[in-house]
Amino acid sequence: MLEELVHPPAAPPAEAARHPFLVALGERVRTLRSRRGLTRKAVAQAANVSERHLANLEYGTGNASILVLLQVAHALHAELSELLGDVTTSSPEWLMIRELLEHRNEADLRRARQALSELFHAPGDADRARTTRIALIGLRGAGKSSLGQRLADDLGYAFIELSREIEQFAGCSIHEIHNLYGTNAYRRYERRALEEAIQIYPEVVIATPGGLVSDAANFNLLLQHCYTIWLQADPADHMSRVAAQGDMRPMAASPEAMDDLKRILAGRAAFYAKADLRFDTSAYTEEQAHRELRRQVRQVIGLPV
Ligand SMILES: Nc1ncnc2c1ncn2[C@@H]1O[C@H](COP(=O)(O)OP(=O)(O)O)[C@@H](O)[C@H]1O
Ligand SMILES: O=C(O)C1=C[C@@H](OP(=O)(O)O)[C@@H](O)[C@H](O)C1
Ligand SMILES: [Mg+2]
Repeated sequence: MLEELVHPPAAPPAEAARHPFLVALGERVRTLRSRRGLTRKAVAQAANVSERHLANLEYGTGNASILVLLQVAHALHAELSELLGDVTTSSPEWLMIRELLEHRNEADLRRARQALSELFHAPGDADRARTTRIALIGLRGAGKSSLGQRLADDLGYAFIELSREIEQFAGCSIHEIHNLYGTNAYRRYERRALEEAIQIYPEVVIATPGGLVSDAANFNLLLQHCYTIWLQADPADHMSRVAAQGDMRPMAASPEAMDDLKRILAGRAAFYAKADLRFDTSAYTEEQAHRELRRQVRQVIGLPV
């Protein structure tokens, strides 16, 4: 058994035939197998694959199916993510942190995230301005731009439309950033614009782009430095408000538009829900929404209402 662990039987094939990802995957399988002290034969049996198949996988020559990988992962008592090289499985510390967090409920995970956030991001600094830096999040038509501007005017704070700042950095429209440079570049511009707004303004209302929550790093940054408010609305209100602005692009161009809108909302709701405050604009007229939002925000900041 030891002999087999130390001297693998099959010779590696020519480099040219091997894809770097498959080579790295094979190395992770071999490393895991050694760590567990298992022979190739034992793993092959437990995974219900031939030893040859497993050897090919370990040397990066075989392109195993996802279900075979799943079987091999189970045979190694590992997660599929560990085989695939997920960064959170890449070191002992990562693996132990994962173990500590595994099977926790959302409330405990939230506490863990906040504790880590404080640990790594100069807590005093992040907290001091946090309630006077107000960020509005939510889907298009929620009222981020309109209610945000009115709130900023009332408080005497700066108002930042983050999408406009992103466009300034990039020197072109949001649409062009996506088309010309791609989503990763867009996220980098978004991060830069957010970092700068946070750095410059201790007192500000920020209307954020509706999709910001889909980037975990940018959303973390927002939650750390801003008092976040999820402006909610019924799907029908989102739709009619956007349509009334004459901008049908993202949601209303097809008959399935309402389904799409509901799907986007459902996909993002769990993230929007991390906001410090939820505010349902559909319960009010725009004027009432402004007054009620103003009242609640003033209460949080400690200003007279
Ligand atoms: N109760 C309400 N709360 C907020 N906005 C409302 C309300 N009723 C109507 N509106 C209108 O809905 C639109 C919201 O759009 P906007 O502020 O641009 O949203 P977002 O910036 O979140 O995409 C505005 O034109 C606003 O006048
Ligand atoms: O919800 C979205 O995916 C988007 C919302 C838009 O921002 P607003 O929500 O500020 O309109 C804009 O960033 C882009 O079209 C994508
Ligand atoms: Mg807007």
